[in-house]
Amino acid sequence: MSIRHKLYKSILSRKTKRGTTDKTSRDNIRQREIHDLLKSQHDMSLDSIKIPEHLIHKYLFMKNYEDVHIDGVKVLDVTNEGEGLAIIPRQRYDSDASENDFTVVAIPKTVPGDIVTVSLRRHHMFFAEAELILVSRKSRKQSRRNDRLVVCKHFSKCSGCQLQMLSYEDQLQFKKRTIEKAYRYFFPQIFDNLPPNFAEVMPSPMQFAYRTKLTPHAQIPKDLKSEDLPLPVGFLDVRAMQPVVDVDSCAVASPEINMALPKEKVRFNQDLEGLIDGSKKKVDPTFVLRLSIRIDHNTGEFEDVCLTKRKNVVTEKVDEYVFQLEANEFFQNNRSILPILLDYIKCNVKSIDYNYIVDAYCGCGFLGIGLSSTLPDEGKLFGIEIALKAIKYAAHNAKINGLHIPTKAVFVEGNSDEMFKMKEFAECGAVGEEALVLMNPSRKGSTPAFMKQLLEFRPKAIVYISCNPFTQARDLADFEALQRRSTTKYRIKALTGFDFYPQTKHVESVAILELIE
Ligand SMILES: C[S@@+](CC[C@H](N)C(=O)[O-])C[C@H]1O[C@@H](n2cnc3c(N)ncnc32)[C@H](O)[C@@H]1O
Repeated sequence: MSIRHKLYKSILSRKTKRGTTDKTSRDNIRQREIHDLLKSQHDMSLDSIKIPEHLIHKYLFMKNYEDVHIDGVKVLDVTNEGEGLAIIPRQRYDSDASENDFTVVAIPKTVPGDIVTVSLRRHHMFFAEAELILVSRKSRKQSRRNDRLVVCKHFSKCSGCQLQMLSYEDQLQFKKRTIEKAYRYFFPQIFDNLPPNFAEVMPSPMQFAYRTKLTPHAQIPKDLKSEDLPLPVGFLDVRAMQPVVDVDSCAVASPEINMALPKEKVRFNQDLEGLIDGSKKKVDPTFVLRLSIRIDHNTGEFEDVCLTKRKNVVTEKVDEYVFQLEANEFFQNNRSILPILLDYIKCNVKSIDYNYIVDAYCGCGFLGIGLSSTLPDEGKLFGIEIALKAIKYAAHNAKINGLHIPTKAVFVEGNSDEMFKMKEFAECGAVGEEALVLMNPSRKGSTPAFMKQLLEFRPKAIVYISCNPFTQARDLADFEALQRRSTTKYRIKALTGFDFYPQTKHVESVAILELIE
């Protein structure tokens, strides 16, 4: 099967890594967003925007068609991915279309109210990608766009940030709407009994220069030649199938990382030169730049430095706690907001008595250790994490923060789904009526198996911290459904966003649940 045919098939079936049955996949969420748009604007059916196969085929590869520019396109809505959505009468570019045919276009870097000129790109079953060519001046009154706020020269092409053209207040509103949307799609019952200040988003103290980790990358051609060097190094282009955007500084990364980036790009291209000259040394297309603190043990002063080797040991400090991990391991990337997150959790669980903190999906122990001061003297922390390296560092971090292993803390490598049945868990003595459970899974969220065992465990409170409000809402809906068949009941005491990643579409969502029966 040719590449063209494979790509065409995949666009038709919209298969994702996790399969089409995953209702929280990006494709399925976009489909719902398009559905919302149709209902709100035109009362159109999906049929009127279904894209005929000849157009999908035509727009598969740029070389197959002439650049079609369409002007006067009004952006009507915005997806949680930060792409504006508009509806174009299809007759404007397809002579086979009837007046009842429309195309929904997704246009990165646009916001509702913008009137734009776009260039059409790949077509999918129910929408087409479009590139922003120009924002017309006329739109500025209706739209929240303010291009003077854009500080990064790569913003129009780089896929790293989506929201630089919005004021910070508007960015927080965008993120609030994302959380609301996630719950409307996957846990609508929450709206019957909303916690106070539902989905309000805590601002980040730093809105630029906050990132402590950057992973720029390059596309290394199979038949690399010296004429290709230096290769562009940076981040994906918002337009599909374009080379990476060559970036020499990033507005959201820390100054130390930006100082190190140009040198690292030179080093990377020299390694590639070596590859062409016959060196056997493997060259990784992605490299890591990681902020770390260096402590002067004589004076107690510390400074930020940028580490560039994957195995370098990074030191992070949050409140009075110190954390160490290898440079390519996970740690929350915006230091400035982490003390606020910890304070927020402490404040919300202070009325609850617990002797155990159970930290599921614990990484290198940030949350459990960061909250360990809330444990009584006889209290204990239990953490579980699937990545061996991270869990080793979690145990190390417990020790360097004065938590004796195993009397004060236990960290176990394993799948959180198995945690409640583990002998290490039983041996640590944690019982639900004395426990606070923290859960912080990756974007794909938790599992029905974990949520079921969590309910049976009956902890006094649960703090669910998520970088994907859609999977969080799905998991909490599962949890709610389980409670309907049980005598155990929780109430959602608070659900708040945290802006871990200003200028981007991302939002962290923190749910606090309290046992009531
Ligand atoms: C978002 S990170 C959170 C890490 C940590 N809580 C922190 O704040 O640094 C999610 C972590 O869950 C781990 N993980 C993913 N699936 C897991 C599973 N089934 N069981 C245990 N840990 C898992 C990942 O390796 C990753 O370290």
